[in-house]
Amino acid sequence: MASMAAEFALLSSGLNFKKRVFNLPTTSSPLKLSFKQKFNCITTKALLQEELKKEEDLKFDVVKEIELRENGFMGMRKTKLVCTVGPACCSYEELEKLALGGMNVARLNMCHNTIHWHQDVIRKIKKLNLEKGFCVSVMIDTEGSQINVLDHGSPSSVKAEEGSIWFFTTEKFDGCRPFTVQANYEGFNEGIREGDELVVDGGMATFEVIERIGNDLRCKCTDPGLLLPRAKFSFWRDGKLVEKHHELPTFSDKDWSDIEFGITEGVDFIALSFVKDAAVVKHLKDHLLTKNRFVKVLAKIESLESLKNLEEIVEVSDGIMVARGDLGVEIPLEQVPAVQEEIIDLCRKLNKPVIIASQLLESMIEYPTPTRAEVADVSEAVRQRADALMLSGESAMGSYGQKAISVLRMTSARMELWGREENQQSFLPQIGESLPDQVAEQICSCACQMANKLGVDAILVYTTHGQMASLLSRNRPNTPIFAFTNKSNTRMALTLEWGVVPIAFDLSDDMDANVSKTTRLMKAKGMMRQGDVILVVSDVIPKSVTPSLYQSFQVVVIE
Ligand SMILES: Nc1ncnc2c1ncn2[C@@H]1O[C@H](COP(=O)(O)OP(=O)(O)O)[C@@H](O)[C@H]1O
Ligand SMILES: C=C(OP(=O)(O)O)C(=O)O
Ligand SMILES: [K+]
Ligand SMILES: [Mg+2]
Repeated sequence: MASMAAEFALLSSGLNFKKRVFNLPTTSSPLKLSFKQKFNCITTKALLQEELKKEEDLKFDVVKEIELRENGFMGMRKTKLVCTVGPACCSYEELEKLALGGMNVARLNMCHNTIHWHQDVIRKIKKLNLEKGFCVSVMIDTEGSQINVLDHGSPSSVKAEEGSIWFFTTEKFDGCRPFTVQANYEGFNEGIREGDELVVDGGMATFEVIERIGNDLRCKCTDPGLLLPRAKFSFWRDGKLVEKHHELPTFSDKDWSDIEFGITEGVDFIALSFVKDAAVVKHLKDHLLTKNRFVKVLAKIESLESLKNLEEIVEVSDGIMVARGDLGVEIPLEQVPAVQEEIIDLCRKLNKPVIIASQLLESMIEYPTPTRAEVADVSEAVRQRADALMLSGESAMGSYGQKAISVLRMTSARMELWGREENQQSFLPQIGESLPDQVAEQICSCACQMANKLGVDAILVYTTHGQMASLLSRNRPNTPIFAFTNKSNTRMALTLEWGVVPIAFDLSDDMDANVSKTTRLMKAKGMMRQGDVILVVSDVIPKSVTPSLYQSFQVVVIE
């Protein structure tokens, strides 16, 4: 972990361009002396020996603990990292390296490999959490249905030359038929006319439909390129997508059996591929409810239809993935960056975590350094304040997975540093008032504003279901948000939320006791020092008060 400290040293001492230099509030700020007079503060008592013995009461993420000890509160990364697990990183040792590198969520793409392979990975991650003190949550990503190549006569890629004539068919055949591509969906050519364009993988190659014959299409290659295994098709007419996704089911039989598997294995998130509308998300959430399972449902935005129903989908989902791979097949590529920003802003407004996925560091599947353009893309996602960044093939099958995660870590840390300057100058896009629980919403935005203005060291939130932690995160404050919760599903769900450090803690009804105990334990572990100023928020309901009375915040100086 020495490399993390080195990274931060580089970051804070490094090439700060004049316009971008931001003076971080230091712990010796004169403001802090006046806190006690200005606010009704609670001061913590001396450390009690018997509480030191109960250190295990406070289940901290080992990576965050090291990061805090080495880099201080301001050096803690806020943007969360999701890694797709594949053959390149599925051993216990490789998974441990990714966890140490900062993986917050492990993603399993159910399109690939066997159920036994997935089960083995999930169990290894749970074992790592238990044995080594990590806090890595598990996401399964459903296969979903889409129109793609089943077979094109080669295990790798096939080149389509300009002017060549190809058959796209659903007929099953053995052996190799030259210039023939087998599609996976019987109705793939329904509604398709002569003159329509068949686009492969969002522009890898393009064909013109010259004839429709039964279940087949005869096409001429107009823009040469590669046909990869499982390449995706889309059809275009007069510059517009011919929508075919509504014909395909969101849940196949395999998806339902994968979902049952995920529930049984105790995964934390289910990412739903090719979501069309709010109803399909609701359907899965109701199913989980009847089973009494607290699994979070993430909707993947990767079709034109999902964009049309974006707001209703975000409203019912527990989080969103901007699945740029397939989205780039369904909308013109140049529109993807603007759509990404729109989705991030909407998610922040409606308080749902959002992941930016696909091709972030694509070249690192093969090479040990990213392209400048890839680093710029990652920086932009961080600047837009996405909750999380995702690696796909870079970690699943590439040779440089650990390097890729360190590029994400370094790039986010740099952009977050500059983001704090923007916060200070109120550049962060305003989110307005949009949530049903206005009291909680107001408390959290005021708390974050105050934390930024006064330069407090950390925000501590005591939360049962994670609501206040999530609302604080929505404001993207300068300081990390330490979220203490007694529910393990809340802790795991918070792994995806920007700036939140989830900590397992046996919450009591007595808020003063919660604050004094957690700060004493953090101090005993060397994670907090005398003179640190923290802002405390809670949504724990003491038995004796009505809900509106418990929601408040206070400022505490550590003694
Ligand atoms: N569980 C797995 N087993 C084998 N290969 C995998 C697995 N997960 C991912 N991969 C490989 O990593 C690539 C990138 O992953 P991802 O983007 O999730 O899938 P896809 O390319 O199918 O959209 C896949 O194309 C596949 O080659
Ligand atoms: C993340 C995506 O989904 P998948 O990898 O399952 O195609 C995507 O399309 O960007
Ligand atoms: K998938
Ligand atoms: Mg996809």
